[in-house]
Amino acid sequence: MEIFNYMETYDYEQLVFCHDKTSGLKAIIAIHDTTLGPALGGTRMWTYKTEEEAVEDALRLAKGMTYKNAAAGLNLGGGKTVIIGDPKTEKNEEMFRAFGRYIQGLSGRYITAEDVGTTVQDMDLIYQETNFVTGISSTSGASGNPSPITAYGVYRGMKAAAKEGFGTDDLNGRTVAVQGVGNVAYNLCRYLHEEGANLIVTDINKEAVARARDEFGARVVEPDEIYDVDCDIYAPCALGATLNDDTIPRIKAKVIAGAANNQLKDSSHGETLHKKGVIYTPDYVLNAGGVINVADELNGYNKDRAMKKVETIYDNVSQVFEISRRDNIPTNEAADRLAEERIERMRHSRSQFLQSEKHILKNRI
Ligand SMILES: NC(=O)C1=CN([C@@H]2O[C@H](COP(=O)(O)OP(=O)(O)OC[C@H]3O[C@@H](n4cnc5c(N)ncnc54)[C@H](O)[C@@H]3O)[C@@H](O)[C@H]2O)C=CC1
Ligand SMILES: CC(C)CC(=O)C(=O)O
Repeated sequence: MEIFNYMETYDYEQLVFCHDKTSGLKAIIAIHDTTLGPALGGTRMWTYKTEEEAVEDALRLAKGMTYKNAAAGLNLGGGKTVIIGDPKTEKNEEMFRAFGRYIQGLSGRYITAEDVGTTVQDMDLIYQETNFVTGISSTSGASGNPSPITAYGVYRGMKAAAKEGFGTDDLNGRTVAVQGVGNVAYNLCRYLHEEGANLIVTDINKEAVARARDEFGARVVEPDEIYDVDCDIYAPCALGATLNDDTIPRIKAKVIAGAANNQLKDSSHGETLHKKGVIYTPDYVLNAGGVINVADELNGYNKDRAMKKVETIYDNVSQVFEISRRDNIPTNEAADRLAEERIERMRHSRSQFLQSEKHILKNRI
């Protein structure tokens, strides 16, 4: 990968490589755009096959956060970290403390939180070194694990998508196929089960599927089978790029609505789904509940206020469908337009001079 070429094409601001020999930390912080505010996005720990794959993931996820935060109406930019390593066997206290010190070094340009492979305990370790971390548990005004709130937002947005696809947002009796039943999807399945939906689930983790089967009566299928099952709604809740040339022709669902980041392998797959008549719910509009929740921590966490904002996901998703229908464009393009327009409006208004502590005029006073 030609890194600067890639950064120029998609307009990235900064890429930071962090290394700590003692703890084994190898982290990549990607900051995409800070027009709206400091970049907020989680830290993913994963066993990448190559360093290039890790860099690419950090860059793609950071850009997704710019769009997610903008579409959710947050005054935050987009960034993300990946830590290379196995979250089950390679974590240690010093690693997250060392990482916290790197974040502190960015002086607030980047604020982190949980993502796949990291936990509230990891964020608490980071918090020992820096204030620029959210999703912590160790102080009053902390918001803790964002996954259940992400799940609630996905559930609400899925109802808006059902309304678009089936004319009603009632999920009672609908069949939902869920790929990956981890932290977010387990909670999503609970909401769906409570509303009377039938669940088909898969995961590479046998314990995760057993829990969904035992608690929610879910039918369990093998990981590759999930694309072929008969269902009304398909919910990708594992990792990215699972909507691609191989899988889209196999999917029978009328509606796609899931928690995973970067579900489309590339934006052309949004067009493919649009032409196929499938209602694709743009991932970053749907799964913004977690970031909305942790962002509230920056004001001293208030759960009622955070949940009120998470409820807006239903309307945000509906608005995306409205633009898509009105302009006959794929839903992913409609969502991008919504986010980009907000960033551009703010860029314009911020270009006007405002006196502050740091401006040159301060020297004259
Ligand atoms: N945790 C949160 O608050 C948020 C999470 N997301 C995204 O949602 C997705 C899920 O996140 P979490 O639930 O936190 O992660 P998680 O790691 O708890 O769950 C992911 C699950 O997917 C399974 N999985 C991985 N590869 C698979 C495959 N090929 N087939 C079937 N299952 C597979 C894993 O075994 C795991 O159980 C991720 O893409 C994440 O970036 C997005 C916004 C917020
Ligand atoms: C997990 C969230 C708190 C932030 C994030 O990184 C995301 O929404 O993908």
